[in-house]
Amino acid sequence: MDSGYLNIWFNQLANILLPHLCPHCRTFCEGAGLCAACWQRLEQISTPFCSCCGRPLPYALPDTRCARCWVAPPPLASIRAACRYDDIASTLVIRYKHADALHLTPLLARLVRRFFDELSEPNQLVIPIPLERRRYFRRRYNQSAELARYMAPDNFAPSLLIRQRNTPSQAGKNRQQRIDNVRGAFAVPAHQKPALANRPIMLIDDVMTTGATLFEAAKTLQMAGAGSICGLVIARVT
Ligand SMILES: O=P(O)(O)OC[C@H]1O[C@H](OP(=O)(O)OP(=O)(O)O)[C@H](O)[C@@H]1O
Ligand SMILES: NC(=O)CC[C@H](N)C(=O)O
Repeated sequence: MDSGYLNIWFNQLANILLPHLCPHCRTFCEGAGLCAACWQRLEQISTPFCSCCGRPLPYALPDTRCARCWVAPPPLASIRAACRYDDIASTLVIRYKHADALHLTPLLARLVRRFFDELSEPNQLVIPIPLERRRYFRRRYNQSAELARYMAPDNFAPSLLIRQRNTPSQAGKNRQQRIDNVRGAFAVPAHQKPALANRPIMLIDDVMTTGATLFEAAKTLQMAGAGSICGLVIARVT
């Protein structure tokens, strides 16, 4: 029998024996993504949003930057988030990050794809926000790196930025505490500096809340001689 037919039979059998569950509400559903009801409820970000930080705006502005970016422009040329960090996005991110749910990579890639394409440019390096060594050892993977590798297998450059000290979780901290928490957390190894000289960079992280993590990483890359820097996250707190 043709191996194509065998594959189809095998997949149909697998679907009967191990039906797919929606990663958010855990009901049975078709395909590998969210169920139709959760897709509909997921708050994907679309225009109008700040052209600088990607924050959704209640209405389109003549200057497309939000007030915060206008007053204090971030060190990244543009940041985009696929969704608001609502209950569905947070379930996806938390499972992806803390429950070994790497099978969600194609679904999350599908969510960020439109903004990934918008931010992509020639010669660009795609760098995930690094995970501290001991956390990496415990978790065994960096979810931001898994997404970045999937999106850009040819430009994926995870070793250009390292986390040189462990930082307590950002959770439960206010804006200033988050900025202080990540100050000096990142570094570009000296032998990697030539590799990023003047190269455009896309930083990838799972979530943006205040932007402290992305901003600190971007400043570190800038100091090391990188070209323009943009950021892409799955979800942002709005
Ligand atoms: O935009 P910010 O205000 O900087 O917050 C976003 C950051 O916070 C989280 O990491 P955190 O260091 O808290 O790791 P954890 O969730 O694993 O503890 C998240 O993965 C982002 O990197
Ligand atoms: N301190 C850290 O290494 C945290 C990094 C990252 N935000 C995470 O996935 O947990």
